[in-house]
Amino acid sequence: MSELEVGGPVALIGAGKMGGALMDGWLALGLPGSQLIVRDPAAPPEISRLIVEHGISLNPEIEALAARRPRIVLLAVKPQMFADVLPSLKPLVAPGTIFVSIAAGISLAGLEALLGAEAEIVRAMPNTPSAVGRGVTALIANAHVDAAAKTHVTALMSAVGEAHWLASEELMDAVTALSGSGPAYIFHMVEAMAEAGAKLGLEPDMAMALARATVAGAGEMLHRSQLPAAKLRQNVTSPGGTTEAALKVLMGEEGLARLMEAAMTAARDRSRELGN
Ligand SMILES: NC(=O)C1=CN([C@@H]2O[C@H](COP(=O)(O)OP(=O)(O)OC[C@H]3O[C@@H](n4cnc5c(N)ncnc54)[C@H](O)[C@@H]3O)[C@@H](O)[C@H]2O)C=CC1
Ligand SMILES: O=C(O)[C@@H]1CCC=N1
Repeated sequence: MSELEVGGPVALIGAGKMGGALMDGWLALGLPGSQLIVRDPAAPPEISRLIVEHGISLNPEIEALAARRPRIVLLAVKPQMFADVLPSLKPLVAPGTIFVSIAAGISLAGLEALLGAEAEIVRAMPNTPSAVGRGVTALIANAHVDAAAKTHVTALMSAVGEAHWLASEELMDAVTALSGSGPAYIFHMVEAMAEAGAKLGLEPDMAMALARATVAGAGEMLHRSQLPAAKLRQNVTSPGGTTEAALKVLMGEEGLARLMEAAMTAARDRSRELGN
């Protein structure tokens, strides 16, 4: 990825778990450290190491940052901090600077209220697999974001995975519940499978190794194959065999689909609350 494709420097405000995952992904894909500027008073150690390694400008004064004319300012602090942090970033508001917020819940109108109605703003919902170039991000823009700006934001986010523009902002809460939080559901499934394996008599370390490799392998098949998930599932399920016995439990009335709907509804509702 070169400066040209993104249109100018990228400023990252908050380099924690998600901001750091994005930064990691961009650097791995060739964004030069000279094109990144980070503001974070307490970045985690592994991110601080990357900042030093790549000679990334850290915590410049706001005036110095404004003078660099960042093309994209990516807002990656906790949603609860937006009201404190965003007003201090107002000096960065300028034609041609796009603010990209990845905060769960905070609406375009809420962001405009904090940055000014003239600000060019995109709401994005990425996920942490962006760190390994396998993220997925949903996007929605306010009225000031033109086609060239959308192209640059798409380039930045699709550098670390897939990027999809949404038809309506309302969908962002559902996206947050599905793909934003989703990696955690899968990691928890690994924990649950390993725990169950240990209860069935496997050494805990062996159970975890098998669970991790199984989920990673299944994920890779989903990535590489054009087949629907249902077909991949059917290919494992021998009639009258072991998988069928397990799926009778998982796909029963009180099974995973119902549990997932309840879990994702809770995430969707929390996303709505965070915006209030
Ligand atoms: N963790 C995830 O999987 C995802 C998180 N998000 C969103 O990303 C945002 C950040 O979440 P996480 O990375 O999980 O949180 P985090 O707590 O890991 O990162 C937040 C970072 O902001 C920094 N920070 C605090 N005050 C600051 C300030 N005044 N200026 C600049 N930086 C400051 C903190 O030091 C920390 O490194 C949230 O808005 C969340 O909704 C979105 C998608 C996925
Ligand atoms: O848990 C959260 O609120 C953030 C948003 C999506 C994933 N992590």
